[in-house]
Amino acid sequence: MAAESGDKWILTVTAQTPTNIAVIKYWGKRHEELILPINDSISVTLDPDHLCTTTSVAVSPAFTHDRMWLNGKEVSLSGDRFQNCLRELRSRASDVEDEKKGIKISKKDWEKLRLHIVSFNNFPTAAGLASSAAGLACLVFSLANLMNVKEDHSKLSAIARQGSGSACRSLFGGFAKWIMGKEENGSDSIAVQLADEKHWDDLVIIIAVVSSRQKETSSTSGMRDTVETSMLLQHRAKEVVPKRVKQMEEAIEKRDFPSFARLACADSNQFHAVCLDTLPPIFYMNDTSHKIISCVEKWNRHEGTPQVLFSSFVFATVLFKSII
Ligand SMILES: Nc1ncnc2c1ncn2[C@@H]1O[C@H](COP(=O)(O)OP(=O)(O)OP(=O)(O)O)[C@@H](O)[C@H]1O
Ligand SMILES: C[C@@](O)(CCOP(=O)(O)OP(=O)(O)O)CC(=O)O
Repeated sequence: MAAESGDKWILTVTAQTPTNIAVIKYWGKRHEELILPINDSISVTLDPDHLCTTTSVAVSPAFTHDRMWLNGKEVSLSGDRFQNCLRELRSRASDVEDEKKGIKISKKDWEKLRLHIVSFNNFPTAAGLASSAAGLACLVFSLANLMNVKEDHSKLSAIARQGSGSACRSLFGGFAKWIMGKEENGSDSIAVQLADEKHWDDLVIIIAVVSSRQKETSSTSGMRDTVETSMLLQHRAKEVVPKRVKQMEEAIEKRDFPSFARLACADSNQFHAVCLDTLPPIFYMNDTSHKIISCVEKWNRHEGTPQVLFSSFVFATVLFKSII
């Protein structure tokens, strides 16, 4: 068997991963199972003490099945998304040796050894606050550490992407870009870091949760409907986003808040416009979201230049302000 120290040993790794807020949004896939997007996207990763996931993963010869507990309740790991991530990680696992505990696991043992996963989100799950982004990034990161997967963060991002698209960006702190890629197998659809967390550390982020209701349309099914029915989406993906991504990269590099704000607000509005252009239309904003957006617009008009920006997604509107 795997270890040389009998059947009693257990090896664990714990990791923490924050969620990320897209300022150029991912909406629409060109491949459902591999989770390949129709446009590049850019996000800001929150500090770990904000919305984050903590995941502990364990391996032991005593385990008979792969099992997972999410927020204290056992959940099924049988879904394609979890299975794809586990398969990708197992195929890249390496030898692991813990001399103190007398544990030795060889590369080929990982196919047979079963895993236990315990994960907690410190914010509502499946409520439109991107729990899948933090959750799947943390799952892939902690398992990659446990299994001694010798890949850089971008390669790991291609695995996290297969768990949930937006998760690939959460493997990086600061600002991250998910490059849509061109390859059919998705090998070049990866996230890269644009700037680290210190680059723009006077950026303040406020998350206004405008509803605690479970959302009616999941991002996965919502974007599928948009791809099938919206004509505006093609215009967005082909004509609008490529230019906007370049401008956003420049704004981030120069810490140019007015440009950053104009681009993020315009992109948030266009995301909601394609949702409305979907059949049946998807409504992710409510009256409170609309009021927050009007306040931000009035404030910025009064100041003459953008002081605050909003980026609205599902049931939350995120405000950014530069404090210099
Ligand atoms: N900590 C976690 N570990 C592993 N998987 C998780 C974790 N948290 C959430 N998930 C997975 O993500 C699913 C929720 O994703 P979903 O896209 O529906 O909601 P969301 O990410 O909170 O919202 P949105 O994507 O609309 O912002 C959960 O049902 C679960 O499968
Ligand atoms: C509006 C978004 O937050 C949508 C996120 O969608 P998901 O990444 O949750 O969708 P799947 O890939 O189907 O899991 C925009 C974004 O984060 O870029």
